[in-house]
Amino acid sequence: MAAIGPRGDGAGEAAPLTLADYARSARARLAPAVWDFLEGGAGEERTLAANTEAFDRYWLRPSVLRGASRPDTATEILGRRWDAPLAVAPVAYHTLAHPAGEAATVRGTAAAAAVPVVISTFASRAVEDLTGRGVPVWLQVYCLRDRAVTRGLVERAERAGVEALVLTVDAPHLGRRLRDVRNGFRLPAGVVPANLTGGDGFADPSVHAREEFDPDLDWTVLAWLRSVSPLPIVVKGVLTGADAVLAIEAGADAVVVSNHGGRQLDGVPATLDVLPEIAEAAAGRVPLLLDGGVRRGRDVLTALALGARAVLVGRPVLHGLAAGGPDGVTGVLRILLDELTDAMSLAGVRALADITPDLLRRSGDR
Ligand SMILES: Cc1cc2nc3c(=O)[nH]c(=O)nc-3n(C[C@H](O)[C@H](O)[C@H](O)COP(=O)(O)O)c2cc1C
Ligand SMILES: CCCCCCC(=O)C(=O)O
Repeated sequence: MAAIGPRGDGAGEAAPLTLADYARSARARLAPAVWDFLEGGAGEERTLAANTEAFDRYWLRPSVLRGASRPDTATEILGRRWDAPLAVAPVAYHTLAHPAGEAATVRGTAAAAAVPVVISTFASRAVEDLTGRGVPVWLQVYCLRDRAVTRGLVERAERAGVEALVLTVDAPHLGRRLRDVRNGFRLPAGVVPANLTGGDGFADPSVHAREEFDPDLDWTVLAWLRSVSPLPIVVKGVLTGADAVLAIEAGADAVVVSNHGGRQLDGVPATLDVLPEIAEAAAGRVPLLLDGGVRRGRDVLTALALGARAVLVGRPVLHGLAAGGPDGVTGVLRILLDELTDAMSLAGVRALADITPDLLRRSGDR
């Protein structure tokens, strides 16, 4: 097994100006096997690469003389005002990146903007220590074979003040992450799911998921979750218009267009590339969120122009956390916000409602 522990202190680095700077800084600090777990995708990582490449196929078509010097990035989703169309995607085990884990992520997010933090079923800090700290906290739900454990987690989260449930539907088991197989990746001692009771054998996430995840879910799981909790249900992991319709018919309050950051089925398309099909099928009935490959403020603008109401950001938040703890998370989110505001202003967009497909030109299109 590869050694896991801090590598270097990153001293002497220039202040990060982009999310890529944060990624470099995080890589210098993390043990290679931890970096690979956080960064890697499934199979040949074609989908992982496609997620970022898809954004580069779009060009922006600015409108001039629009008086857009102070763009308004605020939005409202599921009855809550968000300072910006951004949220922190659920990522397991933030203590891999920083000892304070999700507590640091929540603190760092709150210092940047009032936007939701979605904590994973496999969060490594207690949910009670994460809520009531200036940002909405949502809980990502993996429906386990033992429904009593899932129910206990949801009820605990609700009592703690979690505001929505994000049901992940693309993971009957974990995808084949070859970097982790080659590294013999195991979670370091002490990195455990803080909100799940009982059991051990957490160390190999892939084996653990095979044992614990319910691999035979169907759309009735939404009715079950609804019977357990009154919280809004967001379905995460939809990649076709047909599945978006099924999610809405099954009672989803919102849908996340996601391929799990390229970590599940390698060879599925980039999320940005399937967004128009899903937006057409959903026809405005529920808000659509998107994640996968968002690395610049203008990527947010692109996703919104193709039908998303907001985006979630996964790995970059962990890069910020590894690079600088809560301050690093604040830094990552502020860069994204600053870049978004800058892009809106330069493109002549005063508010998110002004963003339409006309804002974009796809490479190769006339
Ligand atoms: C290290 C890691 C752990 C993740 N853990 C979870 C998880 O516990 N639950 C989940 O639904 N998605 C999980 N995801 C997927 C993210 O929620 C999200 O879909 C993806 O990271 C978005 O892509 P991005 O990293 O390019 O922003 C994880 C992603 C990474 C990189
Ligand atoms: C049984 C632990 C599983 C953690 C899985 C986290 C995840 O979704 C990922 O993509 O990794």
